[in-house]
Amino acid sequence: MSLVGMKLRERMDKEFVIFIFGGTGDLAKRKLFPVLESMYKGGKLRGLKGVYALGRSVGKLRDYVSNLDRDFAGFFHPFEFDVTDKDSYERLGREVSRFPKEELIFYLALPPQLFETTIVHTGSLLRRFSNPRKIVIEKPFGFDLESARKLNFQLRRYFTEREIYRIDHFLGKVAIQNILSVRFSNYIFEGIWNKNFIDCIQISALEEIGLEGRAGYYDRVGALRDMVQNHLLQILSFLAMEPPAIMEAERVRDEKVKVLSSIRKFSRDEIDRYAVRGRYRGYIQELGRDSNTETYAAVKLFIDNFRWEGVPFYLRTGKRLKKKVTQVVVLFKEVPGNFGRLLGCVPRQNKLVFDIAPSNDVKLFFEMAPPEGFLACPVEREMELDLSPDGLPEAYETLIEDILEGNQTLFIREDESELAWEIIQPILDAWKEDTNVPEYEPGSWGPEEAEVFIGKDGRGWVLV
Ligand SMILES: NC(=O)C1=CN([C@@H]2O[C@H](COP(=O)(O)OP(=O)(O)OC[C@H]3O[C@@H](n4cnc5c(N)ncnc54)[C@H](OP(=O)(O)O)[C@@H]3O)[C@@H](O)[C@H]2O)C=CC1
Ligand SMILES: O=C1O[C@H](COP(=O)(O)O)[C@@H](O)[C@H](O)[C@H]1O
Repeated sequence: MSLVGMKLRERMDKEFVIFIFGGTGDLAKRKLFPVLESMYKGGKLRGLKGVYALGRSVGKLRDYVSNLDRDFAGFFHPFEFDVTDKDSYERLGREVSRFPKEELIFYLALPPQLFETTIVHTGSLLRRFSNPRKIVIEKPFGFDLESARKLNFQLRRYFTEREIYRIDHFLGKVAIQNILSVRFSNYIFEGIWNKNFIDCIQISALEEIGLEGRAGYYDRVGALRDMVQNHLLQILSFLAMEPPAIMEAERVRDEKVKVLSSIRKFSRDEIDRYAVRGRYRGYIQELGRDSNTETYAAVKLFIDNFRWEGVPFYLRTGKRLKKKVTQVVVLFKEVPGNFGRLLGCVPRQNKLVFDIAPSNDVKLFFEMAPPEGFLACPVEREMELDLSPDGLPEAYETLIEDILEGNQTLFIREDESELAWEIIQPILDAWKEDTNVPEYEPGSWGPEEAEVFIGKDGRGWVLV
């Protein structure tokens, strides 16, 4: 039997129970439960003993439960629960004692301000039990650097790092994992993957949707915390890290940590050169109250190491934009003696593109001779390679499988979680003080200020 087959068997036979705090919320209903149900139906959860959906308003789940697969519904338990209430944990303790040996998985799909109290209460409850346990914490991991440090402090009191899974669902996306496969399996790319050949890298996660009933969460958080601090910095780490010497979770995470710790720090008064924000017109009316929250954020980061010195990484994200596009564009420098330029034509940069949404592919754009021959202006041609014609697994399925297997490669380690906050903290501080948030039209590509921001570097945003 292959290593993968053995692991699968081991995992399928291990008995476990999942407790989802926030089991009445959007993430649980839209992603976590459907993934668990489909894994169960696919025979991937043989050791499942129960899925508990914890929340104050479990009545809301009645219709949901009635539509579940009949067998899976037998394992599904809505459980009325308030994470701030001691009695709730007493009742939870009685439920936990029904599972004397099973692995206990606690999944915090809660607003970040409730993480700390939930960790502390759950951690102390678990002192009464000797079951193997894991704790999964959604992003954003805290609210700022200080709260992330506090969360890590509390986690360390009750759990070992091997039991902690700080989740970032972007890392479950195969189209993002593919960045590492392309870089580290192909000399043709790795040989030119540095400051000598790359002009800049742009990472865009642009969304058409707005608040979608998540105003309570989103307005406290904003675009920088919701997307840049976690998803976009994780993509950046994959793009910039060195290959691990061995394929082990700790070695991969060590390399990501080296990238994050090499990102140039900027002071509060330099923020305008490194970051820009915006808010779509109509946000305040939709929210029904005043707010300084940004729904668009763009930042420019430099990685001060041997490979990347001087290469800007532009990261941007926003809501209510023209359409949903998640894409990485690697723009290469102009070749010396560029034929196009010698011929008086305007040369285009070579581009390597990782499409993450809505499509999952890799594209390479380069210049070729037109039918008239090499003395005419070169034309830009595109090679496109689909990642999988049959579709890809849902990101949460990949990550839940990893949690069950105990594979932490795609989860954020303690040091990584704090480094990512250190990078954006000065921006958060500066934006908190300055309440002037530029507006942009819904359906546009973001605020004019973001064009000016990148334009000052003699560049523009690229989407292909
Ligand atoms: N939604 C998404 O697409 C994604 C979400 N995430 C992350 O998942 C987490 C949850 O997000 P989302 O599901 O959207 O948020 P929601 O606002 O939809 O859900 C919040 C959940 O928290 C529960 N809750 C709030 N207060 C309490 C309390 N005192 N006691 C018990 N439960 C409580 C609510 O249950 P009730 O009111 O019934 O008590 C509800 O189940 C966030 O960290 C978010 O960043 C990450 C990726 C994508
Ligand atoms: O974590 C989040 O991600 C989604 C975007 O994720 P995707 O997989 O649909 O691209 C974003 O809409 C949400 O605001 C954020 O919390």
